[in-house]
Amino acid sequence: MTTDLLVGRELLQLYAARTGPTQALRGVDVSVVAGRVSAITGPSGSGKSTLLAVLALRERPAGGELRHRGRLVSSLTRRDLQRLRRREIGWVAQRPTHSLFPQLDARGQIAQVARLRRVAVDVDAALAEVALTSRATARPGTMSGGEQQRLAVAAAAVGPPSLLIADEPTAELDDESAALVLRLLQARAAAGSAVVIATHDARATAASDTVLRLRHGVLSGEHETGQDRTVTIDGLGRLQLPEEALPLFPTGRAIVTVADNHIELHPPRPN
Ligand SMILES: Nc1ncnc2c1ncn2[C@@H]1O[C@H](COP(=O)(O)OP(=O)(O)OP(=O)(O)O)[C@@H](O)[C@H]1O
Repeated sequence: MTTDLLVGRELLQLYAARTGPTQALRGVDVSVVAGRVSAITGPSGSGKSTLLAVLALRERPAGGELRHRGRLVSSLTRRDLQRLRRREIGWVAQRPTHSLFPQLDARGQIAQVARLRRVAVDVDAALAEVALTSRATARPGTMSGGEQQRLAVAAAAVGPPSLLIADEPTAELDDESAALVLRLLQARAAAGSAVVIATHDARATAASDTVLRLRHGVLSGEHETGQDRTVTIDGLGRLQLPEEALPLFPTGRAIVTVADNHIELHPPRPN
């Protein structure tokens, strides 16, 4: 069974800019569901980080309505919000160091989050899950970008929190590390967390249950991964493949076989 943890209606967000206000979100309807990994994709500047910050209760939307477990977020006190963020929401910032304690080593990061969330944690297992056993005593400042990112995800996932939000969690990672992080996110969703990520990474969308597309602050589509969906064929016969299909065609070329009532697309055979 799925449950809506967060429901946003007509969400707006504005930022002041020198040229006037920027509308980062322009009426977004969204539901965040426990037990699922939801990916938000879209071009740079489309509002992904803004939407994540609103869903993580780190920014108040300028308009619209957001409910957390049915309660209006605008009615929550600062103290309620702080408590929710600390106890229930795991947050991985686009720059992972922004969600890490600079003075604590990797082991200390995990232990500190467990203290804040009032849960017991097996620190060694949490570090092993993201292949950081050998970096247990390293501080973020001495880690590579990929190590910081894995540590930030592991720390945010302690609990597990009811809501786990990660901005580009695989951006710095090679295939092996990305697979570890994506497995961890899927495992937390299977354990009941609502997981939301913003991503440009086809590896991450392929590992998600739902993909939401943002364009200029507007949600332009939602689909379940691994399911049939309708795409548009333009007047020249061109169609846009779903993002998660793109890694199948790394050369940008495809063999098309036209059958009786369908077509098949295959990557060209290597020479
Ligand atoms: N703090 C801010 N002050 C002013 N403008 C902002 C601020 N944060 C975001 N914006 C603007 O809001 C819009 C949405 O930005 P946002 O960072 O949410 O996009 P994004 O899809 O996450 O982009 P990227 O993929 O590059 O991270 C952009 O036009 C951006 O310039």
